[in-house]
Amino acid sequence: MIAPLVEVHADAAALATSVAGELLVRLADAQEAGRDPQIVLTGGTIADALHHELARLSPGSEVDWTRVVVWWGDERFVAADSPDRNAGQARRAFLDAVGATQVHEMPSTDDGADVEAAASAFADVIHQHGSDEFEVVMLGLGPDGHVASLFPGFPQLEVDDRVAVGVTGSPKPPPERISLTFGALNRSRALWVIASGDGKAEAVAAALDVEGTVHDTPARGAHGRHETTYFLDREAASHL
Ligand SMILES: O=C(O)[C@H](O)[C@@H](O)[C@H](O)[C@H](O)COP(=O)(O)O
Repeated sequence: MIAPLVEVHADAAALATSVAGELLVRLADAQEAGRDPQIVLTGGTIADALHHELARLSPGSEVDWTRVVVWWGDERFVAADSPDRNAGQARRAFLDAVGATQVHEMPSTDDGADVEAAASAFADVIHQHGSDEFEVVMLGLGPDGHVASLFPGFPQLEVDDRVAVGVTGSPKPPPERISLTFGALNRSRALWVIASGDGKAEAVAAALDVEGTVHDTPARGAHGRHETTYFLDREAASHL
């Protein structure tokens, strides 16, 4: 496994701007090289800031968003129009503005299945439309070290025979979620963990420590094939 890189920015705003700029460069390069890149988005606070920066910076980039395939690493299993949905957040922040057309939302409770059946239906969608490799997977980091909806001590950390799983009893509300597994997330050229604020400092240090387990700090299980980068602000990096 390749050792993670660490990039530290002054504050959350600088972090969001920088990651957005880097993503646009990667997408433009991939398209230039003839690939239709597939990306994985995340939810949460820093992701929202990043998404707004993507909306602001995209018009000045070479990226053709109709040739970008969009997925999520996890989703809150609630009604499709709930403000809690990661997909709704990203659509409002940038996907509609940049004109992304290949957007694969995870199922919602409107689809009528329970969370496990919904995860399994979504796994079929990935098998149909997913490429062998995601260009960039982006993950927020919880103060407990979770990424996507893979929480410390939860059985989903061990699942290696499915690309998507249902989660119940999530310590971060809402309680029901769908998450990609490490097997799916790690099928990425580049995997980026993005964290801001001193509330994440301990989790960042535990994720990058030489000692530790995935059960204590799930982020330790997330790595890209060619690159794993932790994009941090100074506060999130303060325990390194
Ligand atoms: O659906 C979610 O809640 C997430 O995708 C989750 O994994 C998130 O990215 C982290 O919890 C960080 O979120 P914050 O930036 O809000 O702390």
